[in-house]
Amino acid sequence: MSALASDVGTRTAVAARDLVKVYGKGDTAVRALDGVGVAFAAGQFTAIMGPSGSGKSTLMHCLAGLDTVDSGSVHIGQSEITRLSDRDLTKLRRDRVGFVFQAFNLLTTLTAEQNILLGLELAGRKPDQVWFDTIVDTVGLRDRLRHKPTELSGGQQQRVACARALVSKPEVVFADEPTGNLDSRSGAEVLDFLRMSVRKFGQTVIMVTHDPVAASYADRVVLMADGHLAGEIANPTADSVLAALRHLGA
Ligand SMILES: Nc1ncnc2c1ncn2[C@@H]1O[C@H](COP(=O)(O)OP(=O)(O)OP(=O)(O)O)[C@@H](O)[C@H]1O
Repeated sequence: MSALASDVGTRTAVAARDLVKVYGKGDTAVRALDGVGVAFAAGQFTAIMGPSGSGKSTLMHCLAGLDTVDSGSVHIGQSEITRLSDRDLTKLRRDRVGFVFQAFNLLTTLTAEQNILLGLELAGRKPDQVWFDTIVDTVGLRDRLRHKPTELSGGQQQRVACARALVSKPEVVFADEPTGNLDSRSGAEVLDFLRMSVRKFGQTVIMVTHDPVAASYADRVVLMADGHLAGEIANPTADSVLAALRHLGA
C-alpha cells in the first residue's frame, strides 16, 4: 500500500468554508458562489455536478487556487490557500496539485514522456522511476512515450495528461470535464484510470462533469445549484445522479 493509501478516510484533503465569489458589480453582479462549505476526504473520488451556471467550475477554480475568492477560506491539507501570496500559490499548485483539463493542454513540441515529466523538471525534482513506470503501465502508454501529441488519439492524449497530473504524487488531482472531448470508450478508459488511481494508489480526485455516467465512477457526488450546495449522493449510479439532476431542474 502506498503512503497515500494509508491516509484513506483519516484526513481531509481539501476543505472550503463559507466561500463567496461574485463576478461583476452592481446590477450585473453574479454570486457564482454564495456561501459554499464542503470538505473532500483524502483517498476519495468526488464528482461536482449541477445545472449549467450553478457554479461548478467557479468552485473548482477556487478550490484549486486558480481563482481568488471574495470571502471564505480554502484549505489544501494544512495550508490555507486563500491566504497565500501569488508566488506561494504558484508553488503550491506546482508541487502539491495535479490538473486534468477538458482540452488536454499538452505541449505539442514535446513527446508524451517529456510532457509527463515537464512539471517535475520545472520544479527541479527528480522523477521516482518506479512510480513513473507504474503510472505509464497503468494508463497503457508504454509504447507511446516517444510520440508527440499530434500522433496520439484524444483518449491517449488525455491519458498522458492524467499521467502528468499524477507523476508528482500530488495531494489532490482536479479534473475539469476530463471526458468532455472524448468518445464514450476513451472517456471510460480515462475514468477507469482516475478511479484506479484512487482505489489502488490512494489518490484524491475532484472532478467537474456534466455526464451522469462519468459521475457514477466517483465515490460521492456533490450537487450545486445557484451557487449553493444542493445535496450529495454517496456511491452514485448514473440513474441516481440523473434523478437528482432532474430534481434540480438541470
Ligand atoms: N469570468 C466571469 N465573469 C462573469 N460571470 C461569470 C464568470 N465566470 C462565471 N460567471 C458566472 O458565474 C456563474 C457560475 O458559472 P460557472 O462557470 O461556475 O458555472 P458552471 O456550473 O460551471 O456552468 P457550466 O456547467 O455551464 O460550465 C454563471 O452565472 C456564470 O455566468
